[in-house]
Amino acid sequence: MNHQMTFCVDTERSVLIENFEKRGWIHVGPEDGWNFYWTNVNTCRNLFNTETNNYTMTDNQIINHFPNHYELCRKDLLMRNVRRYRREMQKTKSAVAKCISGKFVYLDFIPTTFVLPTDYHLFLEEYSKNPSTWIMKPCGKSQGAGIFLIDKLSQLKKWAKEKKYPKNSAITKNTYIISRYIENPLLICGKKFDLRLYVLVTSFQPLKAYQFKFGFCRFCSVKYKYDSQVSDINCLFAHLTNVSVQKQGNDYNCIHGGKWSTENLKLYLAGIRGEKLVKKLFDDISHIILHSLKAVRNVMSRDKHCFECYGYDIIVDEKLKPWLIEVNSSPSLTCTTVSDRLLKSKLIDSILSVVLPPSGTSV
Ligand SMILES: Nc1ncnc2c1ncn2[C@@H]1O[C@H](COP(=O)(O)OP(=O)(O)OP(=O)(O)O)[C@@H](O)[C@H]1O
Repeated sequence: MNHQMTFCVDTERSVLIENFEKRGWIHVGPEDGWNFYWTNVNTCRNLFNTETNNYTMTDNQIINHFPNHYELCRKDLLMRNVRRYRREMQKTKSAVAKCISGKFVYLDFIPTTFVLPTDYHLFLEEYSKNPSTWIMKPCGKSQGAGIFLIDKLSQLKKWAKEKKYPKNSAITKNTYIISRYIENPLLICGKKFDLRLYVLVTSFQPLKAYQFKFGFCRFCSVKYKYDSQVSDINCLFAHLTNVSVQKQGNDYNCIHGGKWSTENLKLYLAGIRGEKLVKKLFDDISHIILHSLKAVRNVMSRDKHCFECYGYDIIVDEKLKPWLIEVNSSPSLTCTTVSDRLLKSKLIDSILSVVLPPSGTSV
C-alpha cells in the first residue's frame, strides 16, 4: 500500500527540497520516521555507528551515502585501493593489468601519489628519478584549502620545518598527499579546466552504477603558463579549478561562473581534434569510473538502504588522456548560474528515478 513519503535533509539546498516537495513528500526531522534521508557524510556515519547508536533502518528507508564512502573519496585511500586492485588484476593475469616497461597501460589513471609523512622516503626516491612539479593536498580538507605546488625539494623541506611537520607518522587530519602535477593540461583559450561528472551507485556487490549524461567543465580565470616548466606555481587562480578558489579572484565571471557544459566541450573538441578522439576520450573516462569503483567494490558496505551520487573530478591532458583527480561523496548542489540550477535539478530527478521503486511514492 502506498503511503505519503517523508523526507529529511541536513542541507538546505533548494534543488533538493523543491524536488521533494513537488512530489508531495512531507518534510520531517531526523527522529521522525523518514523514508528518504539526504544527509551529510558525518550524520550518515554516526547513524551507522553501532557503538554510539543503535538505529536500525527499516525496509522502507533509504539514505544517500554508504557509511564507508571514504574508501573511494579520501584521497589517500583511493590511491591505496587502486594500487591493491592493480595487484589483484595482475595476479589474475587480467588484460586490464597489462604492463609495458613497468607501467600500467589501462590502470594508470591517477597521478603518482604518496601519503605524507608515511611515504616520504618513497617520494624522495621517485623525486630523485623525476623531479618535475608536485601538488600538496591535505587529506582532511576540500575546496582547494591548504593546497600548494612545489617544484623544488627545498620548498617541501621549508614548509615542513615551518609547520613543525611531521610530528609523527600516524594518519591524522594533518596527513597530506603529494601527487605528480599534470603539467600539460589541455587548455582552452589558454586556460586550464577540469571536468565534474556525476555517477550514481546503488550497489557495490553486484556493482550497479549509472553515469549521468550531463556534466560541466570548471575553468581557471587566469591563463596557464607552461613552456619547458610550469611557471607561476604560486598563482592558484591559474592552477586550481575549484569554484571556491576561482570565486576569490578578480577575473571570476559570476554570469557564466567559469563553467561550460560537457556538451559544449565535446562540440569544441570535435571541431579541433575530430569526433573519433572525443569519443575515445569519453570512453576512457567511463573506463576510469568503472575501474575506480571496481577497486573499492570489495571493501564497500553492502547495506541495501544506501545509494551515493559521486562527483568525479577529471583533468584531461593535451594528449587527451584523462586523469582522475578525486571522487567527492557530497558533490556541491549549490547553483552558481542558471545552467547550474537546470543541471542539478535534472541530476536530482534522475537519481530519484533510479533509486525509488517504479510507483515513485513509497520506498
Ligand atoms: N595532480 C594534479 N595535477 C594538476 N592539477 C591538479 C592535480 N590535483 C589537483 N589539481 C587541481 O587542484 C584542484 C583541487 O584539487 P582537489 O580537487 O584534489 O582538492 P580539494 O580541495 O579536495 O577539492 P574539492 O573541493 O573538489 O574536494 C583540482 O580541481 C585541480 O584543478
